[in-house]
Amino acid sequence: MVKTRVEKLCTDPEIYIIRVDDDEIKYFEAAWYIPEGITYNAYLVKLDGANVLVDLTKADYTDLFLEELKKLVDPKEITHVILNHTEPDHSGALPAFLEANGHRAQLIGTAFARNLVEGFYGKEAVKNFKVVKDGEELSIGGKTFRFITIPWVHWPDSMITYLVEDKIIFGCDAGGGYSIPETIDDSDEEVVKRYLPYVTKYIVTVIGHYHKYIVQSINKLKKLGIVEEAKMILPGHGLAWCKNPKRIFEFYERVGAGVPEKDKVLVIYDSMYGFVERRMKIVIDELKKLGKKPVVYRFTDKEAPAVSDILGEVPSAEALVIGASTYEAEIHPTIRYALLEILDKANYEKPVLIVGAYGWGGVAGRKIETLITRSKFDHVATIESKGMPTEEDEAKLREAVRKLVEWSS
Ligand SMILES: Cc1cc2nc3c(=O)[nH]c(=O)nc-3n(C[C@H](O)[C@H](O)[C@H](O)COP(=O)(O)O)c2cc1C
Repeated sequence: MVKTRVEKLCTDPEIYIIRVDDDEIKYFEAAWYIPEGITYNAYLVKLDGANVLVDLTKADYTDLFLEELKKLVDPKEITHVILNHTEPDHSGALPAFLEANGHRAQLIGTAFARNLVEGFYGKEAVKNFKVVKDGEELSIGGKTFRFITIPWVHWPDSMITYLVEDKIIFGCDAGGGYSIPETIDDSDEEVVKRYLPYVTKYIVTVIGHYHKYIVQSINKLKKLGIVEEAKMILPGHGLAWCKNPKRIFEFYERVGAGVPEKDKVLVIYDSMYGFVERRMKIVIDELKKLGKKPVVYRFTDKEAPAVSDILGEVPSAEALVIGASTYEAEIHPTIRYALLEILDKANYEKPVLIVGAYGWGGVAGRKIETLITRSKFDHVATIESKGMPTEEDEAKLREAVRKLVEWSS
């Protein structure tokens, strides 16, 4: 059941988180399988003579959200709504909020955000919209709010809001992650450890297509000095970072850059009747002999891993092995889909070994090779052969694994 959690994060200034814990969602953006769920975080900043709402929630949970908001403040007394990013998981409740607010509040966002809000919710919604430029500051309720654009993290409208005097960053998608953490903030290390893999999965599936902009944007924020001095980083999903705020942006930077974990090799394959699998067992055996730690995802007649989980493994892999059978003169459909998503969302400079099996005329290996050579990945070798692997095939596979390992070290 979807629930809300509200907590006061600090008293001076008075900041509340209104977190909607969505455990009913199955596919984020109708694409990414997230049985772990997600939270939508909005923040209320109560100041002298002003009440500022930072982002909202998804349309489905408008009533839950307004109910909690009303316990903190009369919605009519909200003077400003900051829209760091207008994707409807953060802005869906806007029309109902504006009704409850009597259209009194000024909306604040980038020019892109204004355009998107008008497109989603009509002209009425942007009647009182203040467009802010990169670096612009507004004085609200005795505090300075600075707006810094971070285009493509995750949409062209994206910005962060920096509460200057208190050194607090409201990041919206920047700094977010999947799952419904047990705690509101990062004070429990066990919770953080369990949460971080969901951050990687979120980054790759949601912002992965633009991952170079993650690195660029965090560099921009670092140069402004605000990552180093931040006392809190409050994102639109997942944990609020109050204990060690810069940790989350450093983590984002590493995922954006694809920094590998030592010895991790991601192995992905399909196997209908076990012929590709026989080859992959040889590959995995050789990887282990060479001290590598293979992380294996396989599509068989008994299991089908979520592509969203596979995507989450790519940034921290040193190297990849992709195994596929030829299926109707194509790459097997499961690997074809997984591979296309990897190339779109997790396109990193990492070495790849391709392994193929076929019945009468193999094309899967060659087709994967064409896709890999056109991407940022480095093609190490393609070992493709017919039916049951022979001793000669085994020798070639072991040799190719050695080449892959050398490449990545
Ligand atoms: C539905 C289906 C379509 C196939 N299409 C082709 C094909 O177009 N060309 C080919 O050489 N082999 C084809 N094969 C044979 C497989 O590629 C071959 O048996 C391979 O060894 C399968 O490995 P696996 O059992 O690990 O999936 C097809 C097999 C199936 C079941």
